[in-house]
Amino acid sequence: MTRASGGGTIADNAIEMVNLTKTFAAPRGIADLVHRRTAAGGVTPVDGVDLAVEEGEVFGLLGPNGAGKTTLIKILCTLVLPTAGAAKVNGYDVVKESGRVRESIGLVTTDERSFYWRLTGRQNLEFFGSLHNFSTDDGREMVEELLGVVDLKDAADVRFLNYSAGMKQRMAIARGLLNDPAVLFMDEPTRSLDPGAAESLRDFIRKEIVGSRGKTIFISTHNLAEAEELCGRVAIFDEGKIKVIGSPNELKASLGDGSKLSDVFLHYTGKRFEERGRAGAGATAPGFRPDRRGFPHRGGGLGRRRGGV
Ligand SMILES: Nc1ncnc2c1ncn2[C@@H]1O[C@H](COP(=O)(O)OP(=O)(O)OP(=O)(O)O)[C@@H](O)[C@H]1O
Repeated sequence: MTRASGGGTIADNAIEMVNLTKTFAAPRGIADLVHRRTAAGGVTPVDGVDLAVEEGEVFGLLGPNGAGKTTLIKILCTLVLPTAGAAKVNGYDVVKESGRVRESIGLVTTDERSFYWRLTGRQNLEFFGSLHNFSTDDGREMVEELLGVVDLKDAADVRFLNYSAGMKQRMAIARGLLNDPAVLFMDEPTRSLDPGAAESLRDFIRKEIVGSRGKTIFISTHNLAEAEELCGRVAIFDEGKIKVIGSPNELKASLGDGSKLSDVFLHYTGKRFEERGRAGAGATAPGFRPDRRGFPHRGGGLGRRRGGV
């Protein structure tokens, strides 16, 4: 277990950050515009973060709402520029070599609106595959493989709009794996799932993505069970800062027998950890029912749904 500390140099790890900082300026009001001055206030959701993640690790960033988890992941995925400090992913600088970084990573978010709802699962993956400049044959081959990996072969020709929350999330994982990335970033991958579907997805990530594929995974989560079940090491992250890093067992043991990860959070942040409210988005969309493992599968009635939206 290591306390977060300042300083250090960037070496060759899967992910490295030194003094990484992002400040969003406060929006300027009329008076600020007239007087040509910056507005008072602003937020710093990433505040001097030093961290190294080794190849093959499943690393978790555990923090509450607004801790800055998404902003940190966006910087590492080159979607947001840092204000200060430096970060490398797969040895590439996120600012100076952003193209190389993007080629070598995958990003899984819960933003299902980024898919095309009228297209089928297969068509969606073929479209996103084409953005990676695959040849048509290579792209199709990769899509078929990934449909198998995420267990959506049976539903590949069903429109995305008819997928359950769990199926949509597995599509997001398939999309994140299209370029066979060395590092997969996952921003709260079970955020919109009910507890059963979230457990199934964690099981799937553990067996298929970590176990079989051996990817380095950087996962942000607001869920204690997720951090415990999936992550080799966890950083407790609050108000833009890493408070402590260690394996879930090390962190709990450091507070004595019977301690839980929520106790660790309280100890290092002075705050009670509030689990995110269950969205209850429904593991199962109309026309689908969960199978033995909790994965939704098509039942009767889908054919009677109106297709167009
Ligand atoms: N583009 C932006 N402009 C201004 N402020 C922003 C921007 N993006 C994020 N923030 C602010 O940064 C803070 C951290 O947000 P962020 O989304 O990174 O946190 P988070 O830990 O992912 O939280 P959540 O779990 O609620 O998504 C919040 O106060 C948010 O309002």
